[in-house]
Amino acid sequence: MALTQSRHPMTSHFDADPDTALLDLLTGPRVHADKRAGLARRDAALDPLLLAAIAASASHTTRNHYQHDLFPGARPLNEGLKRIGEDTNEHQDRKRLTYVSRQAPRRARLQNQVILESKKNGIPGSLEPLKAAENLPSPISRKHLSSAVNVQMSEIPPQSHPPPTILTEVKCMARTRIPTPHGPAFLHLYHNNRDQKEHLAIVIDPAQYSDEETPLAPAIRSRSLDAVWSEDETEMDRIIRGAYVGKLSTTSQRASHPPSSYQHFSTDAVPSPLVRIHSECFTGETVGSMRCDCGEQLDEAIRLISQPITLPHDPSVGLTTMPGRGAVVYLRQEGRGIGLLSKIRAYNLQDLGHDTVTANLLLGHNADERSYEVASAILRDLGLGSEVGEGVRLLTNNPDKVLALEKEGLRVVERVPMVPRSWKNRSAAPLTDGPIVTYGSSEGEKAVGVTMLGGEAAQGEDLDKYLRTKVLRMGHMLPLHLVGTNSLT
Ligand SMILES: Nc1nc2c(ncn2[C@@H]2O[C@H](COP(=O)(O)OP(=O)(O)OP(=O)(O)O)[C@@H](O)[C@H]2O)c(=O)[nH]1
Repeated sequence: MALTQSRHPMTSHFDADPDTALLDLLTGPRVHADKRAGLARRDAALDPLLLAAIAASASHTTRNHYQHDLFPGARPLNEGLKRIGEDTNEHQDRKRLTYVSRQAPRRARLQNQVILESKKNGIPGSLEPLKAAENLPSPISRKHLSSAVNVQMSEIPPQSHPPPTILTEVKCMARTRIPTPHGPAFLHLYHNNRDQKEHLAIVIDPAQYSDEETPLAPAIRSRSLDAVWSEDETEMDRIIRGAYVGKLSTTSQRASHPPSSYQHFSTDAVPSPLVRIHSECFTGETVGSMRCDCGEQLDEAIRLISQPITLPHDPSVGLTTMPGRGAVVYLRQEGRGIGLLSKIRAYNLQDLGHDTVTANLLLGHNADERSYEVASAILRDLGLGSEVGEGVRLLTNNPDKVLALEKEGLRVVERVPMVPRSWKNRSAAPLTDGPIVTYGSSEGEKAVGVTMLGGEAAQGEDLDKYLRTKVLRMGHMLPLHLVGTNSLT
C-alpha cells in the first residue's frame, strides 16, 4: 500500500511508516492510550471491512484475473487518483476510477507461452495454438439435429480436420523407465507444434537395456531425445532428460550420443514391432468405467507388446524367441477428440437412449474428431514405420487408424485385431479377417493390471452397446456375433 499523509485525523500516526501504521490501526490492539483514537482489534487474517472497501471501489473481478488493480490507493498518484482520507467527492471519484488489467487475455498469454516454450525447445516454425473458436463444436442445423437420431454412418460428413499447413514436428522432452505388471517400459513425453498437449509413447524394448553393438533388432530410440540440444548441455543434463544408454543406476550413467546415420533394418529376421495408437480415456483408464473397453485395451496392449516374439527359423541366429518389443503411442484425445466435458454430456445422452455416435452428433461434434499426425510424427521419431525404420504391426480394430498412418507415409505391414476380454468365451470360432488376439487369452496369464482398476474384463450392457455401435456404425472390424444378446437394440 502506498499511503501518504492526509488530512484525516488518524493520519497523525502515519508519520514514520504510514502503511504499517494503518495495518496496526486496523488489526492490532488499540494503538493509543487514548481509546477514542484506536479501533477495536480485529483478529480476522483478512479484514472484512478492508475487503469490502476494496470490492466497493473496484469494478467486477474474476478469479482468472488476479493481476488486476484492486486497490485504487495503490495507483501512482500521477494517474489522478485521490489519496485515501483526502477530501473527495465520492461520486465523482468512483466515475474517475478506471479499472485496468495489466494482464493480457488468457488466450494471448497461453499463446505467448507456447511460442516461448517452442523456441526454448528448439521446435522450429511453431504453430500457433488452437484458436478458441476452432476448439468449439461445429454448429449443426436444427434439421440435422432433429434427424440425427436416425442418421447412419454413411450420412455423417467426413471428418473436417484442417489440412496441416506445416510439417508436424515432435520433440521427446524426457524419457524414463517404468516398471509395469507386464515388464519394464520406457515412458517418453513429447511436445509438438500442432497442439498444446503432452502426448506420450510407452516403449517396450529389451534393447533399451542392451549394450550390444549389434542387437538382434535395433533399439527403439527417439531421435529427438538423443540429439544434442545445446552446446552447454552436460552429460548429466542429458542423462536426467533420459538420453542415456543401458540401465540407469547409481553405478551406470552413460549418456547416449546421436548416431552418425541410421541404417535401414531388414525385418526378415525379426517380425516388425507391435504398435498401438491409444486415445486417452479418463473414465475407462482412471475411474475404471465399464462403459467402454479403453482401460483393458491399454493394459492389453502393453501386455501383448511385452510377450516374447517367435522368430522365423534361422540357424545362423540360433534363437527361437526374443523379448517382446513395440510401443503404445498415447494420444491426449479424450472422448475420441471431443474432450472430457463433452464426453460426460454424451454419456448422459446415451443414458437417454442414444448411441455413442448419435450422442456426439447431438452435441454438435463429429462421431470421431481425432487426428493422427502427431502419432505418426512420434512413430517416425522412434524410427518405426518410416523409410529408414521398420514397418509396424498395428494393434487395432479401427480401419481409420490404419488409413491415417498410411496417409502419413508410414508402413503398416499388418493389422493385429484385439477382441475385448468380455467377448473371448462367447464363440469358439469367431469370424474375422485375420488372426485374433483375445485379451488374457491363455490360462495362467497374470490378472494384475488387467484394467488398471479392479482387474479382469470390463463387461456389462453399456460396454456391449458401445462395442456393437463401434462395429455397426463406425466400421470396427470385430465379429458381431460375439456381442451379448441382451444389448441388441
Ligand atoms: N465421445 C465418446 N468417446 C468415447 C466413448 N467411449 C469411449 N470413448 C473414447 O474413445 C476413445 C477410444 O476409442 P475407441 O473408439 O474405443 O477405439 P479406437 O481407438 O477407435 O479403436 P481401437 O484401436 O480398435 O481400440 C477414447 O478417447 C475414449 O475416451 C463415448 O461413449 N463417447
